[in-house]
Amino acid sequence: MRAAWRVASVRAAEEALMATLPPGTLMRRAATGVARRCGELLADRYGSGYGHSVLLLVGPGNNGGDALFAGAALARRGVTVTAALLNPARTHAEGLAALKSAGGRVSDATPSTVDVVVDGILGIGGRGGLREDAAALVARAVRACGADGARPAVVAVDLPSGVDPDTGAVPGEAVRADVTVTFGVLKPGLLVGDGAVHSGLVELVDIGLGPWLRDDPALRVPDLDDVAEWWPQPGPGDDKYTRGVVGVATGSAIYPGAALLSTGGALAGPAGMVRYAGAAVDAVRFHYPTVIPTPRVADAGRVQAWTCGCGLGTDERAAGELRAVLAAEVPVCVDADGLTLLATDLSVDELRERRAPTVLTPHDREFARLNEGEEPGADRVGSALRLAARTGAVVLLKGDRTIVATPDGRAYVNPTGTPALATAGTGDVLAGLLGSLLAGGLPPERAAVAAAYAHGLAGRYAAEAGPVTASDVVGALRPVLGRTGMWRTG
Ligand SMILES: NC(=O)C1=CN([C@@H]2O[C@H](COP(=O)(O)OP(=O)(O)OC[C@H]3O[C@@H](n4cnc5c(N)ncnc54)[C@H](O)[C@@H]3O)[C@@H](O)[C@H]2O)[C@@H](O)CC1
Repeated sequence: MRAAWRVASVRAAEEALMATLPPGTLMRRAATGVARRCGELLADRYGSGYGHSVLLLVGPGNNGGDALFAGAALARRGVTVTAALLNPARTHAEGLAALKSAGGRVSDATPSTVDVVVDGILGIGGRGGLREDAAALVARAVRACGADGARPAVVAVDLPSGVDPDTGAVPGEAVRADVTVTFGVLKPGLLVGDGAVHSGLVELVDIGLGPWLRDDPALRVPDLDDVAEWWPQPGPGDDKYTRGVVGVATGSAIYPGAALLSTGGALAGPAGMVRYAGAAVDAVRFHYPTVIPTPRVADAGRVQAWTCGCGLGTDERAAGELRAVLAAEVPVCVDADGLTLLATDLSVDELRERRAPTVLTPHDREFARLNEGEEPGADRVGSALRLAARTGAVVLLKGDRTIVATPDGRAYVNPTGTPALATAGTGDVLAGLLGSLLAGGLPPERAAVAAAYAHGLAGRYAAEAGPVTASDVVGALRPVLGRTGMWRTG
């Protein structure tokens, strides 16, 4: 599991580490990482960097210092390095001296060719978007061309300038990097929201910070090993009941498809049996002969977890079914219309009184309904954490980078999402799968993280064959679980 820390934690760790090292050591380590990456980009493009052109965009702080030292290292290897200084009076003096003595030059004019742009305008000390002069400089730089006529690669130093390091918010103009070389630890802003989109490929350079981090991470990023380790596997003594039974209370006369998709998601999960309760009994019986269908939650029999809400409708009947599900003392995943009902007919605060865990799976508009009309905004992690704390539920906030937040303050970002999943019904599949993981015994936080992870991979797998429908995602789940080793019972 990778993790990201906020600026305050990074600064404290840097300070503690720097006290043990000769001055300038960290900056040299950071700059070496940037220079190495730029050298690789030039070598990939031209075979070598010799004689090719790197333009440094240099801001007023240590981020600019990193860029200048990286430029000095490149210049020593024969790269033509030019530095554009945004604030000459506040430029990192030692960095500038190093660049000049290595043969680099300073100029306001954009060189005739630019193969790599190094963004050293702002790092973790930056606040707000790029100011006008900086935005204009970036625009000129990225319009330049390399010796081969192609656009320059953009390498951000530590963080793309204009991105908020703690939240990923991009309040104004910001650099769009192809690669971000970040130092010591990941920052949340590289992983969530618009910041993730601006960061491109994120590469971490170890500068020795790890042992000096004292706080908990602000954000965790699960990997396949985590999810595979958590995914419940049946043992030799198991039967369909001991593996967990999941109830799916979804769909309506108008939306029978939601019942099928959520049931399809549940069937791909680890539970040993799926019970369906709702208005789409006939459709479910026809498509999934292994599912036990009943029209009402009250008649469904025992389950170890419920998924409720996808396509359920928002009428009296639907509200009654959601109440019946929430009254059961088993984990519940509430999705879609269930979330709308929570905001209108039921009370969000009632969730706090449940004795079993609840997982809420809103997209932004559903989030707003639960949050007095306010969408998550630029700080998606903070918003999800606040809703989780207020409701006592685990919140899975859907998006390109889905976030999972717990009531006691832990947050995860899912790395497997794909825009291909932005299509009708994929959320129903996710909710069904999540319910199955809850029924299989996973704690709600892990069930939410694991469901998002597997669902994202299934979306990517389905997209390899062409445009994706939610039914394709259902079909992709089983092969993806098998191929990746999340399902290991063969
Ligand atoms: N502290 C350390 O030990 C290390 C820091 N390193 C580098 O140092 C960076 C942080 O350096 P700094 O604290 O000097 O901060 P930055 O270089 O990120 O920012 C410099 C200054 O820019 C100004 N500023 C903020 N927002 C602005 C805006 N929107 N427009 C114009 N000016 C703005 C502020 O006065 C700020 O202090 C890191 O991101 C990293 O690149 C690395 O060298 C590794 C070691």
